[in-house]
Formats: sequence, structure tokens, C-alpha cells
Amino acid sequence: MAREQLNSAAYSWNGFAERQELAAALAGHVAGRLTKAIAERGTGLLAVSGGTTPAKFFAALSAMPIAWDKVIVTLVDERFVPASSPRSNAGLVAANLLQNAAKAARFVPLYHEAVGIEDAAASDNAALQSLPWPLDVVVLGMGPDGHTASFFPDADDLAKLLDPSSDRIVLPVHAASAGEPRLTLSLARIVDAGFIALHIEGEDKRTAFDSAVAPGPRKPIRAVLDAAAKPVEVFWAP
Ligand SMILES: O=C(O)[C@H](O)[C@@H](O)[C@H](O)[C@H](O)COP(=O)(O)O
Repeated sequence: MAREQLNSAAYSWNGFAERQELAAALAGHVAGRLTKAIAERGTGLLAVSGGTTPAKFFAALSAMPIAWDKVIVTLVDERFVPASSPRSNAGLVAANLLQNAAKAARFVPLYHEAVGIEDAAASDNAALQSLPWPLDVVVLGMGPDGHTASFFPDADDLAKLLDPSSDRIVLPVHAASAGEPRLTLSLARIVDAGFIALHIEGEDKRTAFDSAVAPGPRKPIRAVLDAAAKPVEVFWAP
């Protein structure tokens, strides 16, 4: 397995020659962390991202033989659309992750009908309090602009989204570049996770990541790297 290991204080780089190799390796790491969490505290709390990258990883993870009935899956972020929408991350997770062995997991969505995104975020924030925080595993994606979760560089109130001391779980996001309004976990909840993976694929994403960790204007993914208590595990394939 072709693998490139680069490290810095804030991240550990795991490079793979093939996307399928990455999917299998990341699924193995996540399954191992969830199993450890279940052994230690009786449950595993996992948050995953949406978008076009995770499908192969979701399929590989869904088949992992772990105690899925003790796993709670939620989302890092969600577009303000119903699960029936092709834009829905809940729909993506239902179709690709909550199948096979992982069908036994409990899924906690972020979207539900509400008057507006602020109301949805407030009721999510209350509803998700009862989850067994902190996250055991969070799997992030990243856009070419260096956004992760729904921390878009042009988001209103970006500082609030990125506040590492926030007590919020879910926050509303308005950002012109996001398409529709979003619901996102706060950075504070993400960086508390026991294992933080960043799953990116393609040369454009590698270039964007290299740019984000170089000196210069701080991009949202850099805020996560800087605030994380442990190195973020970056999984990349061309
Ligand atoms: O709702 C979303 O879109 C994600 O949570 C978002 O943060 C995603 O991870 C990046 O935008 C990368 O998306 P791609 O995988 O489509 O490049």
C-alpha cells in the first residue's frame, strides 16, 4: 500500500495511491476508534460530513463488523433541506452508510422542518444535548476554499462558528458561497473529538490544504487544526 507519512504538530498526513485504499484504511481506523469507545463507555458517537467525497468511505465503514447497535451517528453539518432532497447529507448517509452492518446504528439528523434556520439550530442544540458528548470520531471534508463543516469563509458570524470556547452544539450558517442556509456543529464540539479525520481527495484539495497550512490568511480548516487538542489525521488520495 503506497503511503506517504508527513507530520506536523497540528496534523498527520496519510497519503494513499488509490481512493479505494484510503476508504478501506479510514474505515478501519474509524471502526477501531468506535470499538474502543464502546468498550470504554458503552457507546460510540460519530459525526460525518456530506458532500461528494465520502461515499466510498461510507460504503467501506458500513460493512465493518462492529457493535453498530451501540453507535450513534450524526452529521457535522447539513443543508437546510429535507432528507428527500438530493442536496441532503442525511439522505447521503442513509443511502451509503446506514446499510449493511451499520444499518443497526442510531442516526440523529440535523434537519427538521422549522420556521427558519435559527429556529432549527436552536431546537437541534437542545435536542443534541442528550448525546454522549464528546464525539469519539469526527470525519471532516474540506472545500477548495478551505472551508470545513459549514465554516465557509464568507459566513456571517464566522468568528462565532469558530469560537473554540463556545458552549453551542449546533449553529445556523448563512453564507452566499454555501448555496442554501446550513446547520453546523460548532468548532468547539468538533475539536473535542477523540479522533479527528480530514478526508480529502484530488490534487486541488491537496493544494488547498498546503495553502491553508502555509503562512498567510487563516482559512477555516486552519482554525480546526490550531484548536484541536490532538493532531488531525489527514487522509488523502489523488
Ligand atoms: O455539507 C457539506 O458539503 C460538507 O459537510 C462540506 O463541509 C464538505 O465536506 C466539503 O464541502 C467538501 O465537499 P466535497 O466532498 O463535495 O468536495
